[in-house]
Amino acid sequence: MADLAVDIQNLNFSYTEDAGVHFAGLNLQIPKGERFGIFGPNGAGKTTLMSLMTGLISAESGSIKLLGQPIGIKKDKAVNKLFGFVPQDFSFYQELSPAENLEFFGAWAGLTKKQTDQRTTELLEVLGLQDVRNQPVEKFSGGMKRRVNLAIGVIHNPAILILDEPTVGVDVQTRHAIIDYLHKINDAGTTLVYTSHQLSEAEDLCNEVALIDDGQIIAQGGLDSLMEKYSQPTLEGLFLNLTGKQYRD
Ligand SMILES: Nc1ncnc2c1ncn2[C@@H]1O[C@H](COP(=O)(O)OP(=O)(O)OP(=O)(O)O)[C@@H](O)[C@H]1O
Repeated sequence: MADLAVDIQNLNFSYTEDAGVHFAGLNLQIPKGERFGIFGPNGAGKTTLMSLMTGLISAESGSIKLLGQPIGIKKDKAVNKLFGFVPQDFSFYQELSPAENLEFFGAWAGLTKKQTDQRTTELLEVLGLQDVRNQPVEKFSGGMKRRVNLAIGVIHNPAILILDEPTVGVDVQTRHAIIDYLHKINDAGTTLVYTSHQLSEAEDLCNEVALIDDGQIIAQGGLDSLMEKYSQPTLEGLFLNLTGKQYRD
């Protein structure tokens, strides 16, 4: 369906037969324009699901489509231009400056030099990195590095942005700036697929959520309607109610 940003049908995946997360016949549909949160305890399979969605790893069977196009591992596939990915681990060259990193990743995403320069100026301005645009990233604070990581994920103005814990380890100012920026690009049409352990932050960002545990979706729906359904005033309460209180690591 053209109105789905993400369409996962009957997905089967496991790392090995007896270790790691198993997805058995997983289905997940995310409509275009959503701010969609994927939540679950440590080891639930959130990062694995994002790696499958972005073609970093391949499913054993089933299908994953982004805006109607099957995801694949080939670098030149048109579907790869439809999404941006902001991974949990920093994905840039530490010894390069933000401008140099964006130049590299802009070219990698297929932008012309002029397009990359324009996007670099816009993004460094909006993410508060203009003053350090030519300094090596390795000297930056954690918050600045997170903002560089985000700028790289959106350099090509993707229709879908997939973010794996984009605010881990940042201060309140950077958290606020990142969430604010994500709202802005969502207002302009970008679908967001996001995961975080910061559930209060997720409440500020997401309008629809899926809770996953042990490779299975155990609840999915609008944030407000799920909280009402399970009589929980917060996402944290909902999370504990559905996944229990025992440690998972
Ligand atoms: N490359 C791998 N090989 C084998 N097992 C793996 C691999 N990567 C992850 N796993 C295992 O698969 C399970 C799911 O991991 P994943 O990182 O997807 O969980 P997560 O929900 O993102 O967890 P967290 O909240 O801790 O980031 C875990 O048990 C993890 O140890």
